[in-house]
Order: sequence, then structure tokens, then C-alpha cells
Amino acid sequence: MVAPPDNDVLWARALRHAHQGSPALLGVSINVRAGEILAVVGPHGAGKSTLLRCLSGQLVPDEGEVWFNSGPVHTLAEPAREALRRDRFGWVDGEAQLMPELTAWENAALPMLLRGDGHRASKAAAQEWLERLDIGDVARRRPADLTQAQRQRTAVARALVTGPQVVFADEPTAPLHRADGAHVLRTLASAARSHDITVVLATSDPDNARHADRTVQLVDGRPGSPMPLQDRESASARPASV
Ligand SMILES: Nc1ncnc2c1ncn2[C@@H]1O[C@H](COP(=O)(O)OP(=O)(O)OP(=O)(O)O)[C@@H](O)[C@H]1O
Repeated sequence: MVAPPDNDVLWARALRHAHQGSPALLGVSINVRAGEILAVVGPHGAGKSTLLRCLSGQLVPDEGEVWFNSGPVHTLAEPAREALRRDRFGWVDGEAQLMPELTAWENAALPMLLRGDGHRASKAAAQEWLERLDIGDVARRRPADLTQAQRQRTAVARALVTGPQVVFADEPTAPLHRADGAHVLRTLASAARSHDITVVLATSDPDNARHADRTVQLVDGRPGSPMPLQDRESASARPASV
């Protein structure tokens, strides 16, 4: 094994993975630089979720290597990968999966409470993120009393609350209307940039790549052809205001 370059927070080489015999990744190599927002774009079934799950240590690839901060992830035992996910990574996907009996702030604070942080500090951090994401006023409401966009932003707050080094966002806007989805992505991108958090965003909507610094494509589990120049330019443009 050869360690990756120092400025890559995540680095994966020649990943291959099959789900119950059906191939999802067929030799994918990728690097993610510290602090960047990287969009992984591709059609449904391209292998985006599988790639994010391998990078975040949820899945061990059948073949290939994953490195985080110059340490191998693919060779770690499950408890160590679980600790990595808990302490260093945040995860948002298209289903907010909030606990129905908890309020928005309690849901957002959950990762801190579960790792044993104090109630007061957890509540303050959760409240701060909810306010940053423009939903501080609904912090005491339960999920059933929130709109879908508010629930999704609560899930974003939950992913950010522990101060992760990397947030994996797997189709985080899938259930939302376009305007709500764009707002969630803008707020996630803004929060990540201001806190120097790296984001790996999987999306089947090339429009969402506008929020990223860089885009890579996946097609049928393989790297896709490079994006046309005009798309690359718009993908690398940061939003004027977020
Ligand atoms: N748990 C699973 N069991 C069986 N097959 C799976 C499983 N997860 C994914 N697959 C298959 O692996 C391939 C890649 O799926 P994956 O979810 O990684 O792609 P994706 O690009 O994220 O797609 P989508 O945008 O629809 O989520 C698909 O053919 C999918 O049907």
C-alpha cells in the first residue's frame, strides 16, 4: 500500500464492488482535497451511493483501497470504521430519517448526545446550526410539524453538529422541490466553506454540481467522460451569495 498525497483528505484507488453479484463499481479511483466540495454526478444506478458508502467506511470494497487523512480505511475493523463515521464524518441523504418523538433541536443534537457530550453544549451547538440553516424558529417542533424542507435542513444540521471533517451528501435534495433543494444545497455549501468542511455530494442532477468546486462523473460503475468545458466552468463557479 502506498499512502496518498498529503493534501487529499480522501483518496481511493481501483475500487470494485458488487452487491449480491451485481457489479456497482468497476475500478473507480478518486481523490478529494481538503476543504473542497466535490460532486459525483451520474445517472441512477451509476454507483454513486456505493462509492460514497465505500469512502465513508460503511462498506468495505471487494477490491481497492480507501484512505482518509493518510490512514487506510479499507483495512479497519468495523468498530474502528464506526468510530470514524461517528467522530469525523457526517452523512445526509434523501431521507431525513428524524426521530419522530424528538424535537428538531434534539434530532440535530443527537450525534453529540450519543457520543456523550453534555446536554447544554449539544443543545447550543444544535441550535446554532439550526439558526445558520434558517430554521432556528422551529427548533422546538417535532418532525411531523415541520415541512419537508425543514426536516431536510434538520438532517443537514445533524450531519454538521459534531464538526465533521467530511460530510457525505447522497442525493440530499431528492425529496424536495427545486427551489427548496437549491436552498438546502446553498446552505450546506455555505456552512461547509465557512467551517472548512469537505463535502462529497452524489447527485443525478447535473444542476446540483453548480454548488461544487469540482465534478467527477460515474457511468455504469466506471469513471465517465470528462465534462464539457462550459459545464466545468459553471461547476467550478461558487455561488455569489449563499
Ligand atoms: N443493497 C443492494 N443490493 C443489491 N443491489 C444494489 C444494492 N445497492 C445498490 N445496488 C445496485 O448497484 C448498482 C449501483 O447502485 P448505486 O445505488 O450505488 O447507484 P447510484 O448511482 O447511487 O443510483 P441512484 O442515483 O439510483 O441512487 C445499481 O445497479 C443498484 O441497483
